[in-house]
Amino acid sequence: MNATQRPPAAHHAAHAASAGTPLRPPALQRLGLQRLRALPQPAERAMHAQHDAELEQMLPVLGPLFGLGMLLFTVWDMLLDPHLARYTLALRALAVLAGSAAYFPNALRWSVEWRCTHIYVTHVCALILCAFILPQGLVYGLAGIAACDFAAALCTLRLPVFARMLAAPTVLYVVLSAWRLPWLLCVSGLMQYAFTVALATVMLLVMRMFQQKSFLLEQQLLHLSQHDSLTGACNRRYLEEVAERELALAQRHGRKLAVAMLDIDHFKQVNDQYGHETGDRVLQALVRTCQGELREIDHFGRLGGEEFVCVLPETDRDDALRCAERLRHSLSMLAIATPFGPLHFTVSVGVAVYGPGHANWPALLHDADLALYRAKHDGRNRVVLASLR
Ligand SMILES: Nc1nc2c(ncn2[C@@H]2O[C@H](COP(=O)(O)OP(=O)(O)OP(=O)(O)O)[C@@H](O)[C@H]2O)c(=O)[nH]1
Repeated sequence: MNATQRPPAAHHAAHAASAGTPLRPPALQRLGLQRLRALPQPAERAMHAQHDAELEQMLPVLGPLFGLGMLLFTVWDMLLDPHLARYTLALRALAVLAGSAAYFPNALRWSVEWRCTHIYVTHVCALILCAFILPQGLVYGLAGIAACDFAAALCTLRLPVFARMLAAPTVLYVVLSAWRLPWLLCVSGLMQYAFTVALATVMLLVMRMFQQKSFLLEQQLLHLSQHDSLTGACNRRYLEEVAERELALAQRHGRKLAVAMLDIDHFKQVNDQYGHETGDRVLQALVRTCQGELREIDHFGRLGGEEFVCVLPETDRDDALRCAERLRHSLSMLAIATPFGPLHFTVSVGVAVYGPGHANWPALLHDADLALYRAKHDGRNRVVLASLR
């Protein structure tokens, strides 16, 4: 199966959902929360990559803001104990200094999730230590400490990463509370803390559900905008986009590139004799067959009507001719079932190989088109190579 034939991640997910795979727990289904389960692996990876890229962009702003908020807490420290406030300010400044390396991507070569973890752990641990230093700080500061859980939930869609971020601050808070507070205050503080963690976890799961929904929708829209609705092949606009990319690679790195342009012979007669619906099925069968014959790295698209194009990267003249001949032969062997018996059809193919004379994609396509015209002119059902530029 090649790249164009493979359904997009969204389709995998939609298929898995419609097939009622065992991935969907009935309890979640009853609650309407079936999207809490993971998407298929490739879609899940792509969704997290998208989330990480957005976070990467926001971190240089959100990181320093978090640090600034940390320092501003000193005002509260001064209200509690002006004498101790100078020590807590020093501690907060130290934490901001230690965490600030992770605010910006170039300073550390860590992934964005590890940078978030680093910022969160340094800052929140300092917050807890300050609360411990101040009289009754662990009681008065509980709301601020617990609210940080929500900041952690905003940083990731992955539960293990969320747990990793919270682990060290939670252990520190539990140990210091047990040490400093009377047992009743300690237990009530821990219960409030646990409640906030639970709320932040629910928030993360709900955000993840929305993210999955919008990601799947985005993938479906992308697929619709790039593919022909009748045959599923790449549409003209998307094909031009990938062809320009392949041509740029060929020009820059001296790679080989070939193009094969296919046109069904006497397709008008097929429509006239068998009807448009059969004509459509011929087009669909052609696309299925070509996609099955081509490699993963090839691109196959519909230019319009009954005209198709294969973009063949890393392919020289001989390989391109062999590939075009194989397609022509496979298509001529197809039999489309109709009420009047099996329908056979043939194609003519024009092949052009990239050379220094091809300044852009239209120039290369134009040569393939000329070769196709010669194939038609010479009697159809054949492959013709364009003269080299
Ligand atoms: N069924 C169907 N027919 C289409 C579609 N798009 C274009 N066509 C038909 O394709 C036919 C193209 O006919 P022509 O351009 O005359 O070419 P041809 O009959 O294949 O003749 P040669 O290319 O010279 O061999 C027309 O009858 C169009 O109506 C489509 O999406 N579905």
